[in-house]
Amino acid sequence: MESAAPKPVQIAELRRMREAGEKIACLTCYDASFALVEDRAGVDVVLIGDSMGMVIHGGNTTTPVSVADIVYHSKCVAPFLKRAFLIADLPFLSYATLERALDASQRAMQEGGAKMVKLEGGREQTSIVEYLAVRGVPVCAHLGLRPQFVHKMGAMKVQGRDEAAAEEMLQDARMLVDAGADMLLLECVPSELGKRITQESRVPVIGIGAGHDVDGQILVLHDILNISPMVTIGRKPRFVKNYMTGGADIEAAIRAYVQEVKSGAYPAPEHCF
Ligand SMILES: Nc1nc(=O)c2c([nH]1)NC[C@@H]1CN(c3ccc(C(=O)N[C@@H](CCC(=O)O)C(=O)O)cc3)CN21
Ligand SMILES: CC(C)C(=O)C(=O)O
Ligand SMILES: [Mg+2]
Repeated sequence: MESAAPKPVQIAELRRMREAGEKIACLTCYDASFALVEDRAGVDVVLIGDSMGMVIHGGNTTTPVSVADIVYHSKCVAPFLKRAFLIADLPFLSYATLERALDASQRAMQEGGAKMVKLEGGREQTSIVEYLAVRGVPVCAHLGLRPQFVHKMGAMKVQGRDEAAAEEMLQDARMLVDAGADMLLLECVPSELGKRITQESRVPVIGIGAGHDVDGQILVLHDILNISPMVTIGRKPRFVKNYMTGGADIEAAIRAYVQEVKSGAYPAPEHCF
């Protein structure tokens, strides 16, 4: 017998999972074939990441990714998700002004089919988050290591290491949630800070290299399949885990990732800062 159509994941379900302590398994996706596999494998949240600049387009940064690229890949993915919640990254400078942020979000949601947009930044983005949120655009705020700032930072480094920086990030998180962010994403922060921000937050907190004590994990698809072009990303980040070691089957690898996020087996200490 065919099982009933799965109920699409919504923000309320992600909040329920956070409250119930059920970990949220997230993964990037860029095309229809993987959308079908990820959805079937139980991935809760699918991200159209601007990491496509590296793993799809083969560049060294996310800088050249355009709103049109995000819309194109969202359109490849969205129709094939029966259950997973679709988030689209707003690419570099596409939310530099309120008007641009609204236009990029409109395209991601109306043309691409995204259910939420993600933007990088702290308290300086609160007015943009509020502008979008009050117009019905759900926003995920991405804190910690922000790859769109690579040209200012010079290198991809763990963020929030000292107490002052940690306190600042904690305040950023509060201000963004108060401005209307429905989700937070923390990239490359010490596990202790990931835990603090998660404890203080009212919304789900997804981590990548943010330790174990967050509400969910996200990784880049190509990293878990061990096919990332490391020539583009440089060295392998600490949080990356290869899920292709158990066999040769891609769906089984994605299922193993989902299962390890759910059970808490991923991330292990060696994936954390
Ligand atoms: N394939 C891929 N995987 C990703 O996770 C990813 C992308 N591409 N592209 C966009 C951003 C860039 N990301 C990166 C890139 C490099 C590091 C990195 O080298 N991290 C060091 C930090 C070392 C430290 O400061 O101690 C690490 O060892 O993890 C982290 C995140 C995450 N995103
Ligand atoms: C690594 C995740 C969080 C991301 O922003 C991306 O894939 O672009
Ligand atoms: Mg991104």
